[in-house]
Amino acid sequence: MQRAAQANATKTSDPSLSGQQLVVTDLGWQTGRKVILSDINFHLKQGEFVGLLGPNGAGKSSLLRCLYRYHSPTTGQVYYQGQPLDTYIQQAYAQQVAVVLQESPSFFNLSVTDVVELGLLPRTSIWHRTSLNEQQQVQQALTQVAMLDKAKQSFDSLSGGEKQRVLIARAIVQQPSLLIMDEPTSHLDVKYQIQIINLAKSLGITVLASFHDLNLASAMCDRLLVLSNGELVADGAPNQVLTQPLLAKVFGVNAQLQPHPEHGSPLITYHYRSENKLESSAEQGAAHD
Ligand SMILES: Nc1ncnc2c1ncn2[C@@H]1O[C@H](COP(=O)(O)OP(=O)(O)OP(=O)(O)O)[C@@H](O)[C@H]1O
Repeated sequence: MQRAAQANATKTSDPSLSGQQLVVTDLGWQTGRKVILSDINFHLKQGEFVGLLGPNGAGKSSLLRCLYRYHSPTTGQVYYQGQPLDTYIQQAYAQQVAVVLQESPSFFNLSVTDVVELGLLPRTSIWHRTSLNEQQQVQQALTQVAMLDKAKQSFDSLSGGEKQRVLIARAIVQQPSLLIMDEPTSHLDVKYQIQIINLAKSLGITVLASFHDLNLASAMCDRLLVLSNGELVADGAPNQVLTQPLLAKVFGVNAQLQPHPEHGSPLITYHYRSENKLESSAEQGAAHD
């Protein structure tokens, strides 16, 4: 990995890390005295599409922030392409990793095109004049997210879902090898939820995305990670992870699961009037463990 070499740091020699794009070992993060994440261990292989699940406050955004270097882990280490994250030069890491966040920043009247062009920055500089080829890349990305017709509109005037799609176009233009998305579908209607996730999958790069919609994650992800109270409690294929006991214990819901008729991963049907059955369902699950 040439750009990583530019970071002027020694790669780890641990053989268990070789071949993994991202490796997280014993990661913990705390703010003040409050421990938010502890003992997190997992890895991402090249090209995997991995969903990060967990109830509100479980620590999903905090973990993603550690991975895109907004937070420094308090304990443990993150390796990207075998090299500790904290040894990367910021720009070298930005060339590799694109981030799409749940809350859209204000771009102070920049047009949609201007915002997508910001995706070129990690590979160029602010003084750089956009070439014809780059303009075509921007147009292509806007076409992929069905936003070309709003290319000249001010970004701040877009709807929440439109903004999200433009930010994904910016990430496409960045040409990352890892895409981190924090609730990328939270503002999207159901058609665009499916389209945007399919689009992210079609890029062929590694994606780690947090979700609240468990059925969407089940349908679209190769692997799921589940956080609960800042700890990783499950890591595996959707049909290994999404079980009645886990849904009861981690998410506090009573649900039935069956293979989805189209893709075969679990289809979850929630029980809306059965809070009183929750405990017995969790107990049942424990009995099956
Ligand atoms: N900078 C901070 N200072 C204090 N507490 C924080 C900070 N950042 C996160 N937390 C706390 O850490 C916990 C996890 O927050 P985080 O946003 O990571 O959860 P989440 O799983 O992404 O939640 P949600 O699904 O609601 O977005 C929460 O209790 C939150 O209040």
